[in-house]
Amino acid sequence: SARPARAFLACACFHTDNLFLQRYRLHLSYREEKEMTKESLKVLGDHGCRTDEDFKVVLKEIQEEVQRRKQLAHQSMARKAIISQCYKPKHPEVYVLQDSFLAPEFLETVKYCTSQDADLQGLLRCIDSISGSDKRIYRLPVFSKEFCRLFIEELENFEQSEMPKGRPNTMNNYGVLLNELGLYEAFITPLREKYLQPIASLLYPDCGGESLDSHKAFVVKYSLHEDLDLSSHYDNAEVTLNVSLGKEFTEGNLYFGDLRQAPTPVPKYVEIEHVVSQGLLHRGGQIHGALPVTSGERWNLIIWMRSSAIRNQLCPMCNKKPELVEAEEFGDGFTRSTEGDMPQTVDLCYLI
Ligand SMILES: O=C(O)CCC(=O)C(=O)O
Ligand SMILES: [Fe+2]
Repeated sequence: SARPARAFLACACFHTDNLFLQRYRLHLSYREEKEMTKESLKVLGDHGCRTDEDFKVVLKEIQEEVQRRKQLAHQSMARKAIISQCYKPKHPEVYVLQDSFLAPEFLETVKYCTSQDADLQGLLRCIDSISGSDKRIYRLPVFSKEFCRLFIEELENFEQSEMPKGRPNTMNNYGVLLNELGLYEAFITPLREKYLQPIASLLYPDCGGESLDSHKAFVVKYSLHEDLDLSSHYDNAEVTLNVSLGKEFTEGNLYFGDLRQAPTPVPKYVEIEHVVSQGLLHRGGQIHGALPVTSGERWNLIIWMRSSAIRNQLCPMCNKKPELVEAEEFGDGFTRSTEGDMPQTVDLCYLI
């Protein structure tokens, strides 16, 4: 079966924290048994939510989002089952990762990273450090242009089909959940294990790069009549890969600010352009967002990579010791630590 060998879990905060409110484009916490916190009320007020009527609408939206999240895992598994039985892929070959999909430079970089005396300095000669060294954001060729074209065609074929579709995440309304399409087993998992992990090990050893053991992967899509942009956020990931797949579009640049654990009063953002077929690697905790596209369609593959060794100690979403709850498949990448599993202490990157 496709079940991971190890049981992955989620943190209970998924039902209470980081609830994204589309209307005001901000994240709130909400615990049913309690009133909204003073802090939430203030933030809402600052965003123009003031009257009783405004608050009623917010409360309703939040309660709906909590309900959606409670049913999410179950509904996602139901969609996946239907899709695997009924969906007819246009390009079945893109479901099984092959070296020919990957850019030759990417294969070279991975080869270097898996060689005996690979080190960070050597790797930095292969990839672009695009933001100055402090942000640790890197650009590298990932796929061939031809693969990007076929992959988007496949996703469009799915989009135009009658199949049930989920939303990529809380903040993106358009795109495809790659798990539901059956793309984890023979594509995303080997891509993470064989290719991305060796690179991340050298770039982010202090942030779980050496122990990435699960992921959540999806494609986001922006266009003038769908989502235009993406609000500032951090990912539920230790390390993220974001690959531009196409098609033709203008603007829609990404911007990156501080680490979530170390916000400065006036964050300095760096803006980064997309280059089709190339990817960006960044730490999930680095606050970022996307500017509006002004024409065309932008499709990006996002792989949120997770390290159970890191997140078992501190959930990146609620910033507390995770309250572990059962989950489907990779869940949110937590595990019940067993003794002798990992060293007792693992450096967390915000401590450094
Ligand atoms: O729009 C993008 O390319 C970035 C998406 C993103 O940051 C995310 O889904 O976490
Ligand atoms: Fe993100």
